[in-house]
Amino acid sequence: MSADEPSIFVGCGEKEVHDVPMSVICRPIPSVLDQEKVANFQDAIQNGAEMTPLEVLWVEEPPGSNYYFALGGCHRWEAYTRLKSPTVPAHLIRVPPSTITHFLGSSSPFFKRNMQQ
Ligand SMILES: Nc1ncnc2c1ncn2[C@@H]1O[C@H](COP(=O)(O)OP(=O)(O)OP(=O)(O)O)[C@@H](O)[C@H]1O
Repeated sequence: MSADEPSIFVGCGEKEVHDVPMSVICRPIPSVLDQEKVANFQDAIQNGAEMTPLEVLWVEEPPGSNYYFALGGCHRWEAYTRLKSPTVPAHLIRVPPSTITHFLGSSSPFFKRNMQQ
């Protein structure tokens, strides 16, 4: 996604930035990386830049069980990973399980449930 391209989640109402533990975020789509871009992001983060928050999709299903997915932001993710950051700044966007299934198809952990509905 380029900076000029608005996210499909723009307008979902999430304004707050959370420091989300990287260990709880699932990244189901393999990253294709431009190494120079990752290095530039690492430099920016180390120099204190306020990076654009990642968009993290948050599914609470069944109630009390929380799942967090990051589908994009692979360069920022890799930069924070290489810097061994325990957390990443993110907007949490609450979505139903069917949104994850929409993106991941049969790889979605909610696929079977969504197919039964
Ligand atoms: N030095 C910086 N300081 C703050 N924000 C930055 C800086 N450089 C880039 N950004 C922002 O970080 C985001 C990077 O998005 P970009 O699409 O380029 O990479 P990504 O989302 O991490 O990876 P990808 O889109 O490939 O999955 C953009 O919103 C951009 O405006």
